[in-house]
Amino acid sequence: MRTDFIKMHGLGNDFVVLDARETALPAAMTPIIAAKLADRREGIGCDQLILLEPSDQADFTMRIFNHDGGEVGACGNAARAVGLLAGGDATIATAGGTIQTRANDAGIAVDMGEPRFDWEAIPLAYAMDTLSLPLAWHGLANPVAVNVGNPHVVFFVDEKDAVGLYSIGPDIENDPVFPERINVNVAKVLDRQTIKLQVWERGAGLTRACGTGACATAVAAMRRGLTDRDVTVHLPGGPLSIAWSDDNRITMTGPATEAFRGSFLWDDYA
Ligand SMILES: N[C@@H](CCC[C@H](N)C(=O)O)C(=O)O
Repeated sequence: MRTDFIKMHGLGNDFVVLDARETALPAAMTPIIAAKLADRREGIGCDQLILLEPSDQADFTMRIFNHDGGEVGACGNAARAVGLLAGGDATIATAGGTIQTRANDAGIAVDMGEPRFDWEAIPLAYAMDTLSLPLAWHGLANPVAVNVGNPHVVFFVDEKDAVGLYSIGPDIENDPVFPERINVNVAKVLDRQTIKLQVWERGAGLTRACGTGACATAVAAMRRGLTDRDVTVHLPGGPLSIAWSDDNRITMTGPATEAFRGSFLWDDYA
């Protein structure tokens, strides 16, 4: 049976979107099928597979599968992409919480909800000060830990280009101190309104951009007193605006792009 897909991206972080809001998939999505579809040589190829399903509480549900097939709670760039697909304004249920999108002149703005800082909420393996974890890997030390629907650590460095995330990222992502693994952000604060960021994503590796990474990094910088509460985060794929309001909500604003549409034979992957 042929199944339609939409290829989208947010700042080069790319997605295969399957829309099962009106017509269910031929069978349940599994991590094995998701990883096969995400494979760039044998499948369609993407950083994350996004599955849209009906919801009782929101306009629809967005399920997120990483490149390795693991299902996760949040994806900021996919939220903008799916918001665009839904016409701009949408309330979307995710495993990490309900988020809202609205279209504006800068693209799509997403209310990403409230960040969490308790060590149990990250989660960490044991109690630690999440504003400065007493840990180090290969010269990267004392990150901030934040959960924005998914778990992140944020390292602030003087020169981000000197950090080889391709080799260090997997060690940090898979350290047992992070029972659900972790997304790894390496940031350089340029001034009180500007941050440069590189992200090693859990289950996907280095990506051109990570929306939740930008949110986590901005909030971490604000908690440390390094920036104002409205910043631009520059990723390899381009910039995102992140604001953290006095009532504790994060808003992320940036572009989203539909690349092309196609279809595949479900039986080739199931
Ligand atoms: N690319 C995403 C994040 C996707 C999920 C992440 N890798 C995780 O495992 O939590 C984004 O734009 O936020």
